[in-house]
Amino acid sequence: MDSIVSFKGVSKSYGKKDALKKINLEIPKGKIVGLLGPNGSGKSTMIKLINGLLSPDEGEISIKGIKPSKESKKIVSYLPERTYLNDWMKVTDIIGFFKDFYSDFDEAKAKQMLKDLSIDINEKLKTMSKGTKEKVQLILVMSRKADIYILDEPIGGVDPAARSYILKTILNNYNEDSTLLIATHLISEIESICDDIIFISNGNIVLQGEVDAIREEKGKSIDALFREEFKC
Ligand SMILES: Nc1ncnc2c1ncn2[C@@H]1O[C@H](COP(=O)(O)OP(=O)(O)OP(=O)(O)O)[C@@H](O)[C@H]1O
Repeated sequence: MDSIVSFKGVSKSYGKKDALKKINLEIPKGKIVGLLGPNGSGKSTMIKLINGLLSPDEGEISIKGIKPSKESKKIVSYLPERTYLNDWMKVTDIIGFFKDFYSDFDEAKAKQMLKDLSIDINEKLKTMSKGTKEKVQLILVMSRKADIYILDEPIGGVDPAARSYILKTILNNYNEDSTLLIATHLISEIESICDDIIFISNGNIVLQGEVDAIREEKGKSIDALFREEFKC
């Protein structure tokens, strides 16, 4: 397997809380990968480590052979769980910001997608609904030509109709050579678009593999398997 992200013996704690416990993981290149786990299982911690927002206590992480750094940010397009954009900014200001910041940003593509969704680029984020703000951010993130897109809960705050549009947007803008890592607990919604899944529980990887192979082996959907694995 050709991998794009590699975790070797990675641990991360917050004080006494062990969020990740000696994780070994290879994320395959050119695939849509679901990072699935219940609340507090360690998904965001993994993603922040890949993005260099946190450092591991032990172990090593590499992205296309390089450590998380300024250099790796050039090849990773990241949608964080919470917005980092200033509310007073208009969409057009944010487009300018992305253009200055990322040489791989495709302005025309972003504007077209915004138009398709009837989002006015002269509107300030402040006056938009939560779901519209999420759509704007996702469009910006998907308008970069990155090696890997990392989306932390991209459909958490939007209604089911918007969710299917968002998933369609993701699929339409995803190029076959790049990798997409989507962290979510809304499994039934994303199961159909994933090639591979990673189940994380309590800081450990408990299952990883191809969706079709897992479905066949276990005789059930990923959603059913998740519900069984993580029964409260
Ligand atoms: N800044 C922090 N300080 C202390 N504990 C933290 C901090 N961030 C995360 N944790 C703890 O680490 C564990 C993993 O959290 P993480 O946010 O990675 O989980 P998650 O799978 O992304 O959860 P969710 O689906 O709820 O976003 C949890 O027990 C959480 O309470």
